[in-house]
Amino acid sequence: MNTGLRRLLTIAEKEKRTIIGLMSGTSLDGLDIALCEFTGHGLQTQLVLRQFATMPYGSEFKQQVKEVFSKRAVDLEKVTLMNAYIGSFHAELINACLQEWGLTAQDVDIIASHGQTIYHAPASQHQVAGMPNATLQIGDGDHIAVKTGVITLSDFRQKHIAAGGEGAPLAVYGDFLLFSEKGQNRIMLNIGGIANFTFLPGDLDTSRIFSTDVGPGNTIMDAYMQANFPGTFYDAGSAVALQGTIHEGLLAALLAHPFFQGDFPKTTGPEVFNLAYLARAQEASSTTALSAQDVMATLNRFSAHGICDALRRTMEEEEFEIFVSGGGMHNPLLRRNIETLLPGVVIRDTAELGVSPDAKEAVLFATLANECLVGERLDFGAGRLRIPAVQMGKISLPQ
Ligand SMILES: Nc1ncnc2c1ncn2[C@@H]1O[C@H](COP(=O)(O)OP(=O)(O)OP(=O)(O)O)[C@@H](O)[C@H]1O
Ligand SMILES: CC(=O)N[C@H]1[C@@H]2OC[C@@H](O2)[C@@H](O)[C@@H]1O[C@H](C)C(=O)O
Repeated sequence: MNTGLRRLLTIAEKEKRTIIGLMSGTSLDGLDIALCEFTGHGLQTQLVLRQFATMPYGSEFKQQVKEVFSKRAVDLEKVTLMNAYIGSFHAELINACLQEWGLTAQDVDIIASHGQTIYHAPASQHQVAGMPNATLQIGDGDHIAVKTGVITLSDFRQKHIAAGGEGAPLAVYGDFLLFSEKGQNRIMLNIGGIANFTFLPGDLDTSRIFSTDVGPGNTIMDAYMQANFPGTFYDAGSAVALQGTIHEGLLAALLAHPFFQGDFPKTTGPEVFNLAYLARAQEASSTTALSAQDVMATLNRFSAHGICDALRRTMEEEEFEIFVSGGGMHNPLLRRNIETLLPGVVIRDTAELGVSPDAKEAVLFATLANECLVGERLDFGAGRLRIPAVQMGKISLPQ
C-alpha cells in the first residue's frame, strides 16, 4: 500500500489527532494558523486549541493577491502563478510557525487549508443562465503537503456546492459540533470581511440549524481606508469613523441592495460589496462630497445594520445568546452600533467557549478535516434551510 495512505489510515485510527487549521480570509490581513488537538468526532468532538498565530501578510503579497481578488476580469497567467505561489508561501509560514512553537512536522498529523478565496459566485449573484453556484479558492494543497511534509486536506468548498450548497458558510458544521449547548439557543456571529452567523437551537434539533452570510462586516470599511488613507489597512480603534456623523441618506442607499431582503441561507462577498457599490450609493444619495469621516461613520453603521436586521429576523422566532468572533469585534464603534441597534442584547465572545475569537475560523477548518477523516456524514435532515450532508476536503500526500 502507498505509505502515505497507510499513514492517513493510522492517523484516522489515532485516539488523539493534532491538526493545523488554516484560514486566509477576505480581509487579506494574514494567514491564521491554529494548532488543534482533537479527540472523538461528531457531537463527541473534544477540541483543545494548543497554539494560535496570525502570520501577517506584507504589503507586496497583499498587492499580488489583490490583482486577482474578486475581479471579473483578471490576468489568467497571474491566477495560475498565484495558485502555486500562495500554496508555497503558506507552507513557508507554517514551517516558520512550527519553528517558533518548538515543533516539527512530525508533531503534526494533518494540515487543513482553506486557501485564498479569489472569487465567490453563487447563482443568485452571477445570474448566468444555466450556470451553477461556484466559488474559487487558490493556494493548492499539494504545495503545502510537499513543502511541510504533512498530509494536507484542502479545497473544502467544492463538495458543498456539488451537494447543492453555495460553498459557504461552512461555519455551521464546526459551530454545531463545537458550540451546541443543550438548553441554550446560541447565535455564533463571525464578523470578518463578510459577516455571517449560525443559529444553534438549544433543543439540538438539527433540522432547525442554519447558517447564513448577512452582509459586509469589515470589507467596505477596509477598502475605503486603504483607498483614502494610504498606508493604513483598516480603521484601527474606529478612530476615523468616531470623528464622523452617520448620513441617513447614504445609509438608506447602501441598504437598498436586494441581498438584504433575500431569504436565509445566502452568501455574498466583496464581489458585490466593494468601493464601486459605495460609489453608486453615494451617487444615488447625492453624497459624493461627504467627508471621509462621515463616510466611515455611515459604513460602520451600515455593517451593523445588516448584522442586526438579520439577527432581529431570527429573534422574532427565538431568544438566544450571541457569541461573536472575527476581526470586526475589535472595532469598538461597530460593537457599539450593534448594541445600539439591538438594545438589551448581551454580546459575548467565543473566548468564553474556549476558542479565541481570532482563531475560530481556522479552528473550523481543522474541525472539518477531523470530520473528513474520522467522522460520519453529518446529516442535518431535510431542515427548512438546506445544509448538505457531506464530508469535505481533498487529500494531498507529501510524497
Ligand atoms: N483594532 C481594530 N480596530 C478596528 N478594526 C479591527 C481591529 N482589529 C481588526 N479589525 C478588523 O478586522 C479585520 C480582520 O478580520 P478577520 O481576520 O476576521 O477577517 P477575515 O478572516 O479576513 O474575514 P472573513 O471572515 O471574511 O474571511 C481587519 O481588516 C479590520 O477591519
Ligand atoms: C467564499 C468565502 O470564502 N466565504 C467566506 C467569507 O468570509 C466570511 C464569509 O464570507 C463566509 O461565508 C466564508 O467563510 C467562512 C469561514 C465560512 O464559510 O463559514
